[in-house]
Amino acid sequence: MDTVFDYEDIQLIPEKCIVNSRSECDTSVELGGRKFRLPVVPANMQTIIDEKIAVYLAENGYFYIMHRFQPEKRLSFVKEMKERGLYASISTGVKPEEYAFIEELAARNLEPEYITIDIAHGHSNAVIDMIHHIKKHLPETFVIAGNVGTPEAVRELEHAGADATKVGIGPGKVCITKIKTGFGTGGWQLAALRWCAKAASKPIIADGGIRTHGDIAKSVRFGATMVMIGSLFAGHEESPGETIEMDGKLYKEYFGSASEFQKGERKNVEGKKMYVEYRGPLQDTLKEMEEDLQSAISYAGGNKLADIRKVDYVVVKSSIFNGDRVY
Ligand SMILES: NC(=O)C1=CN([C@@H]2O[C@H](COP(=O)(O)OP(=O)(O)OC[C@H]3O[C@@H](n4cnc5c(N)ncnc54)[C@H](OP(=O)(O)O)[C@@H]3O)[C@@H](O)[C@H]2O)C=CC1
Ligand SMILES: Nc1nc2c(ncn2[C@@H]2O[C@H](COP(=O)(O)O)[C@@H](O)[C@H]2O)c(=O)[nH]1
Repeated sequence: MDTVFDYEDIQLIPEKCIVNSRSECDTSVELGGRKFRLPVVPANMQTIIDEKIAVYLAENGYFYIMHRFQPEKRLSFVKEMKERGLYASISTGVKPEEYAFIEELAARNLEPEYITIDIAHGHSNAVIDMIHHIKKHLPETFVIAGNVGTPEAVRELEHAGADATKVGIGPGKVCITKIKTGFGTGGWQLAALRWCAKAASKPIIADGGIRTHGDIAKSVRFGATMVMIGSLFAGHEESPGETIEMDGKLYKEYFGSASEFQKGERKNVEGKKMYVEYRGPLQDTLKEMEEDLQSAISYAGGNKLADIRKVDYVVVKSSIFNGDRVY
């Protein structure tokens, strides 16, 4: 294992600018045969995305992954997206009933364009078997498998047929896996991403630990095709989490998918709940992310996302904020 570092330990080094305006920089990315406006996907969590947000994102050229925590709604969700002429992107687990669900989708000729296998410890035969099952019954579906944190896991899931792998065990804002188990990529997610990306032959989605828009550019630099984000998307007007008022300020609820609030019981809890500051409409954040990423591309001396991959970097060991708050 090389030197480890995380997002705040790194600064990317600027190259000579080749554009006259940041608006010339193209932030779009291709995944699974579709082009998306940003290399960013809101986390497939119940306080982050719902059907309405999924429709908004699909209609406006963004990637989305619907969560799997209301399993009874998934079939009609796929049907409705298809009726609207939109792509369908859903999540599944690995329990026996999920096998039947995949077969039902196939029997009804409702093949989602994207399925994400969403479990905590994705380097497992349970995920490999599910990849095989989806590929057998829904051969055209683009399969994202995770989560993992090692090159061995990336290679094994790719070999099993995954079209992309999701990297990140424990870096999430509402994650307590690192504390409760001692395992994961929490605290060195960016280095883990680099380690995994070197082994990957297919796209990688970096998942968890993004705290600033600059972290998106850093993820791209270290090999991510797409970046999954929870906490930065939790505070919007449209976010499904409950809105509360405290001392005259608005906050939105954000809880982990392995928290007792999601599970309804305190068993194998690896997530917590928090409240994030209310931050207005989702579209404003998406616009700001696009502008910030356009700016990042210009600092990379390029005019497209892939140009960020070429820049050099330095390890600054947590000093970039100089004690300042981020926002
Ligand atoms: N990215 C991350 O760092 C993490 C994300 N999560 C999120 O929480 C949600 C719930 O995850 P998860 O508990 O996996 O989903 P499920 O509760 O659906 O569990 C999936 C299956 O995997 C088994 N399982 C879960 N964890 C392990 C493990 N460590 N070793 C062996 N088997 C295991 C479960 O059995 P059993 O429960 O009986 O063990 C179950 O059969 C997901 O959305 C996931 O993304 C959770 C933790 C970490
Ligand atoms: N260990 C846990 N990780 C979780 C849980 N619920 C979600 N997640 C992961 O976090 C990211 C989002 O991270 P953020 O830093 O952007 O907020 C999400 O995509 C999952 O991979 C959980 O209960 N425990």
